[in-house]
Amino acid sequence: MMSRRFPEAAAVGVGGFVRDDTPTEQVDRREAVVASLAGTVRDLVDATIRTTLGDAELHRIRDDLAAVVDRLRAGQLPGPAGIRYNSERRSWNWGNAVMGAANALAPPLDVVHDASGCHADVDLGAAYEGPPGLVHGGVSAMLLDHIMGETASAMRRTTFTGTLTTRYRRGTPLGPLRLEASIVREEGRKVFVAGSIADADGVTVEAEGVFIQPAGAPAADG
Ligand SMILES: CCCCCCCCCCCCCC(=O)SCCNC(=O)CCNC(=O)[C@H](O)C(C)(C)COP(=O)(O)OP(=O)(O)OC[C@H]1O[C@@H](n2cnc3c(N)ncnc32)[C@H](O)[C@@H]1OP(=O)(O)O
Repeated sequence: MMSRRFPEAAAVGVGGFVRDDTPTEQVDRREAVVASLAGTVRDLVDATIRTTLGDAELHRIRDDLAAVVDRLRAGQLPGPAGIRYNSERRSWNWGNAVMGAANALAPPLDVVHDASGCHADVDLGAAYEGPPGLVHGGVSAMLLDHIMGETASAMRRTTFTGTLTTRYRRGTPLGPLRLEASIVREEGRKVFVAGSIADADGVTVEAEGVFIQPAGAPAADG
């Protein structure tokens, strides 16, 4: 997971950010550990979907895994992970559905911010299937929502998805994909964003969205 600094994190109260004074070095170290654990759980999900082992062996594996869950339950947060930040404005959201370092359900997505917006390369496996061999339409919308939201936020302001419209031009094959998003225009608190998913043969899904800075959020600092 890339290290993230999010200036508006200082505006606690907006978007539910939680101040957490864990030193950055410790956050980085812990993030590597939870990301490694989540990677193995992600492998487990894929292996579970694709297993051809017999029923008795699967029952034994289920019991082994239940014991592992019990070990993890020995120390737990009281609720979801939220978004935390420290005094150095290092922020971390390890539970995020799309790019949370500790979340094995996240593909995960490493979003790159560039001059024109954001892009990300992702490789979707069996866990993201909808139609046979193709990405689930809701997963496509989720990934687009995230990368378009990051584009609207531009690492300097909080925005929420107001409206997201997706056009599925053809099936999106599981495997390597490219996500892209860019800001089309801004009107007051509204940021209009365009996004797409493409495979090696071109765009499979395109989207447009309106992302809104909540009333009361600090103005963008440029
Ligand atoms: C490490 C961490 C880093 C952080 C990561 C950052 C990136 C994270 C990326 C995450 C990505 C994932 C992102 C997620 O998953 S965000 C989660 C999904 N989205 C939500 O839950 C949003 C829920 N809705 C709301 O909170 C409010 O309704 C919002 C904030 C959207 C507007 O409530 P507010 O009270 O502020 O609105 P207003 O009435 O004053 O209207 C203001 C203007 O907006 C126009 N309008 C209003 N509603 C809509 C609408 N639905 N579509 C289009 N336009 C709309 C309205 O006409 C008006 O325009 P105008 O008349 O002025 O022209």
